[in-house]
Amino acid sequence: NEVQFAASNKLKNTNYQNVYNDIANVIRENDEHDDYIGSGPVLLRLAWHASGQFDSKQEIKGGSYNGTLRFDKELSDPSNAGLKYAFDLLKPIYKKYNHQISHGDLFTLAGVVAVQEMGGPKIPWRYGRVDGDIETVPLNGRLPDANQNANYVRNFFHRLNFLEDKEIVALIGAHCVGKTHLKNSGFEGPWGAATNMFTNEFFRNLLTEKWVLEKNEAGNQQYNNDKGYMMLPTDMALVQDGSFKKIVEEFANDESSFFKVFSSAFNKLLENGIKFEKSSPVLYFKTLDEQDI
Ligand code: HEM
Ligand SMILES: N=C(N)c1ccncc1
Repeated sequence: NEVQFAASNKLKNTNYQNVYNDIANVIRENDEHDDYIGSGPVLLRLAWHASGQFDSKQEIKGGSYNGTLRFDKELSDPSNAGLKYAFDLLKPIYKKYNHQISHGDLFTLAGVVAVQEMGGPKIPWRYGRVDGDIETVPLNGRLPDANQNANYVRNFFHRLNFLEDKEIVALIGAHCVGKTHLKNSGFEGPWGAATNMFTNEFFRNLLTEKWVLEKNEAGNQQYNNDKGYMMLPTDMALVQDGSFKKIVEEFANDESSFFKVFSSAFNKLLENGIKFEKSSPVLYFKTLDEQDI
């Protein structure tokens, strides 16, 4: 009867634009977060981490369906350091809709809002995820390690059923927004250059900046340049591997190509492992600007 409960309590399609707008307003109201980078990047990371622990080979498969990132058991995974702030931003919205939206739908919708409100591509989205209980929480440690090379990155995303290099490169292009924080991940920077605009700049920087591998205060190796930008080892892997590098060059020269691949890959990430009802509509949302709000 859980499915009936979900079906009977689903918002009508039109109301999801209201939820979108509520999340977008939370981003606008919290623009001072992280030295005025704002809350878009951390909400985007929340949606990615709520979905990226998927592993179809495990008994507890993970993915966004059960909304398990709401449990401390998962939120306390060291990979999720810093995401409690993002979850706390969404709690009042969850309360407002009074169980008419699941945590899985809320977390993934927040990622769609973050990308679109930061000027990124439209992301198609479907509702219908149903909150699972604590037994559905996947084991910690399924999110990727930033200290690794191109083969690691490729194998990691193969686990998430991203078999094309284009999808993998596009998804990591989300590092065009936000920054790393030593206390969260043991990586620091960029300093000052972090953005909240979703563009192909990450790919242009990878190709044009001069990167120097240095040990940071946490003892981790990261790439720094003379403008205070930084790249993770897994970011740099995208120009160390021949096939990845060709795609970085394509996306650096053609932002619309990056946007097209990112849109479908991000949708796939948010829906990994979920069988939506045939009837469940694919929704597209207007930005606040498009609604003159
Ligand atoms: C090889 C795969 C990836 C690795 C190893 C990785 C690693 C990291 C690390 C270490 C941080 C810094 C966290 C902190 O210190 O606060 C970070 C931030 C971020 N990641 Fe990734 N990431 C990966 C893929 C992705 C993907 C697929 C997305 C989204 C589609 C994403 C979105 C973000 C965003 C938006 C931030 C900035 C968060 C903020 O500013 O608070 N990342 N990532
Ligand atoms: N390479 C970066 N500047 C980066 C930005 C955001 N998150 C991770 C890395």
